[in-house]
Amino acid sequence: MLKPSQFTDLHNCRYEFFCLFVLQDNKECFSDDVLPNGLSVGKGDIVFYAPYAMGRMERLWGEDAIAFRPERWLDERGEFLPESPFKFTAFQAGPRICLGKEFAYREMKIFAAVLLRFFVLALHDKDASVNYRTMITLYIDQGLHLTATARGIV
Ligand code: HEM
Repeated sequence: MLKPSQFTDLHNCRYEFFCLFVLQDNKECFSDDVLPNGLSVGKGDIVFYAPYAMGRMERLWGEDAIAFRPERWLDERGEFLPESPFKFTAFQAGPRICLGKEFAYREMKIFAAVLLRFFVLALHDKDASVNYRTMITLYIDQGLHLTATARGIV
C-alpha cells in the first residue's frame, strides 16, 4: 500500500513532467484586447503559447528549470504546493481550464500505484540514449524498452 507521502511524490512527479513535456497550444481572440505585457491583439487573431518553452524558462522556475526535480513542488513542510495555472499551463487556466485535470491526475496515480505495486521496472539497456521526437505530442523515439519483473506479493 502506498503511504500518503508517496502519493505526494507521485503528484510532484506529474507536475514536474507536465511542466517540462507539454508542447504548445493556441487561442483565438474573442475581441480586441491588450495582453499583460502590453502587446495589442485584434479580434480573430490567433495567439500561440508554448508550455514546452515556458516550462524551461529560468525566469519562471529558477536556474534549475531544466532539471527534473519533483521536490520543487513542495513547501518547507513537505506539503504539495500548487502553482498558478497561468504559470503552470499544461491544463490551461481560467474558465476553459481542462475539465478532466483532476480525473487525469487521479487516473495516472492509480495506474502508477498499481503498476509499481506489482512490478519492478528496469531499463532494458541502461546505456541506450533516450530521446523524444518533437511533434505535437511528445513520445519517446524508438520507445523506452523496460524489463518488468513481478514483485513478490506480501
Ligand atoms: C494529461 C492529460 C490531460 C491534459 C494535459 C489536458 C489538457 C487540456 C488542455 C490544455 C485543454 C484546453 C483548455 C483551453 O482550451 O483553455 C483541455 C481541455 C479540456 N479537457 Fe483536458 N487534458 C487532459 C486530460 C483530460 C481528461 C482525462 C478529460 C476528461 C475526462 C479532459 C477533458 C477536457 C475537456 C472537457 C476540455 C474542454 C474544456 C472547455 O473547453 O471548457 N481532459 N485539456
